[in-house]
Amino acid sequence: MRVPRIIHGWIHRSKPPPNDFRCNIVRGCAARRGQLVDCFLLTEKKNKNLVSCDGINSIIILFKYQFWHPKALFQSLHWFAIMDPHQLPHIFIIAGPSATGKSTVARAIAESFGISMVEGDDLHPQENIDKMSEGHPLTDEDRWDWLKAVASVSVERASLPTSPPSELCGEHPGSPACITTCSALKRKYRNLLRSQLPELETAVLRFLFLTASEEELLRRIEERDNHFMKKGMVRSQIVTAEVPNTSEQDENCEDVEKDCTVIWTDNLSQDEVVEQALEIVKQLMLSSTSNECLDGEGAGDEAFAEDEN
Ligand SMILES: Nc1ncnc2c1ncn2[C@@H]1O[C@H](COP(=O)(O)OP(=O)(O)OP(=O)(O)O)[C@@H](O)[C@H]1O
Ligand SMILES: O=C(O)[C@H](O)[C@@H](O)[C@H](O)[C@H](O)CO
Repeated sequence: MRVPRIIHGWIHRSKPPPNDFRCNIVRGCAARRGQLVDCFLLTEKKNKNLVSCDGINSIIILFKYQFWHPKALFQSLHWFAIMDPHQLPHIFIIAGPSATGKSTVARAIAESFGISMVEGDDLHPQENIDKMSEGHPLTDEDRWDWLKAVASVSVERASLPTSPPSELCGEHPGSPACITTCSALKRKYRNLLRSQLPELETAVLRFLFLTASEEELLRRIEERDNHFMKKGMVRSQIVTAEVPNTSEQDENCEDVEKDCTVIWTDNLSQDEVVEQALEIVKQLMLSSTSNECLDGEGAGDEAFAEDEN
């Protein structure tokens, strides 16, 4: 399934609508910048399906078109085709420094949930692999095109149908999804991935960032055979890594990355990490709409008022 992009008239409102606000809306859910959000199709006020907005914490108005406008109708039909949260594509990026267990975890998730896996290392150009094999850390410049390739292949794979077990999707057919390994060490790399996924307006993106101490990574790399990444690279991986800030206390700080979950793997066995990761992915795939409203460009309250009239 290729997901249609939603386009017209995004208006964003970060505060709850007034309690007495009533309009003609159809409630659904969608993804906006990789996060699942409640959304509403605003239609003409005259229509009989008036719904109260009481209790709604956030609102995204999809269209300023009147509902009968053929273009709007056509688009809204598309839109409703993907409104079911179980149908939104999910992209899970397993991130973190070398030897934190990304491939191990991703393989287990892909297998358990019947979703496709993208091995980020396979997308490095040969020069990057050669460079790392010779013990030289990559630079930002070396990573840029690789990150773009990771994004584009992930989107493509996330469009493929999946056959997850019924516990994951109940009677629903299950979201198309993809699990990708990609170090995404720095915040700006994660931002690049976020921004490189235009389809994320209609997909859910999550990072699962694995990390461990330098000693533990050295130990794992020493035990691992046949890998281009050798011990000498661990230091630079640790120094480069910017572990995402996911603290709830810092919720309103600019640097918080709400779409990330961090797992410190030092004191966890491989199986325990896999178990935690499976649970996180399962919860995300099962979660329905979140009432979180994202900051965005949008006209805000005034535009809302304009629609109200
Ligand atoms: N939690 C863990 N405890 C102990 N060993 C682990 C753990 N997770 C993974 N390993 C082992 O560490 C090694 C590295 O794991 P893996 O290849 O999955 O990491 P990676 O992050 O994908 O590495 P790279 O990015 O370098 O390809 C493997 O030998 C794996 O069996
Ligand atoms: O950004 C990077 O420095 C690289 O992606 C590395 O992290 C390796 O590709 C990976 O970890 C394999 O060992």
